[in-house]
Amino acid sequence: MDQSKEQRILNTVSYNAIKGNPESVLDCIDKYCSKSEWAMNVGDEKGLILDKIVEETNPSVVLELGTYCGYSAIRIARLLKPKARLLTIEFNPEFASIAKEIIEIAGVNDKVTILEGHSEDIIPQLKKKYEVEKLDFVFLDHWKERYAPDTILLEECGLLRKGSVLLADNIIYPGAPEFIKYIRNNKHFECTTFLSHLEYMKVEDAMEKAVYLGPE
Ligand SMILES: CCCNc1ncnc2c1ncn2[C@@H]1O[C@H](/C=C/CNC(=O)c2cc(-c3ccc(F)cc3)cc(O)c2O)[C@@H](O)[C@H]1O
Ligand SMILES: [Mg+2]
Repeated sequence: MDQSKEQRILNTVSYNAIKGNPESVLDCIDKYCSKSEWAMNVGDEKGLILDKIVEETNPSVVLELGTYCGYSAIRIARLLKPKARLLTIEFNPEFASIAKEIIEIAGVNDKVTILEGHSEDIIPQLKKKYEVEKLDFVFLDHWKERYAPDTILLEECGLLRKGSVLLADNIIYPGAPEFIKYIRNNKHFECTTFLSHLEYMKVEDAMEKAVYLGPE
């Protein structure tokens, strides 16, 4: 059976990237996905916005929803301080195993834990099973219609604190209208929109940053 696109991305990283060098892995994926096969990584343009917000936040505990091939997990993990950690949730077993290998090649596996399963099942386990107290930073890049329900679930599970930062990809294309409606009219969040472009394309896209202001 011929290989999947994600397997081909792993092949090109394994063959061309410098082991232990996260920038080299990111460049390798960006080159492949802009020249050979488009894939839904956050990419190098929106990636720079992600970098800036991660650096400003300087988080100790990060949650990512939707690992895919691990591109944004590597992007985030490479900026984390020594004891900081990233938990990333992925329910497709093939993507989870490919992401694990790519994250290992990048050399950031000591900071990253891939939690295999559905976000709505794993989020309620984060406190007890994964010893999370509060999340400092959450990157939403999974199914767009799940952004809003999973944000509500994070609040309900007491995982957000005053100043917790949510960053959501694709709020223009493919779009996350329910999430935008929920978050922008919500007095518990302070929102900012970062205009950019869809990864590897000239199409407009944006990311939404939402800072949690606390339960009161
Ligand atoms: C019950 C489902 C919700 N819970 C979930 N729990 C855990 N993992 C989940 C997940 N949903 C989805 N995932 C995983 O996240 C990833 C899904 C991401 C969805 N992303 C997109 O659809 C997307 C799509 C585009 C896109 C843009 C233009 C276009 F023409 C076609 C696609 C661009 C992007 O940047 C995107 O992020 C996969 O790895 C999937 O297995
Ligand atoms: Mg995306």
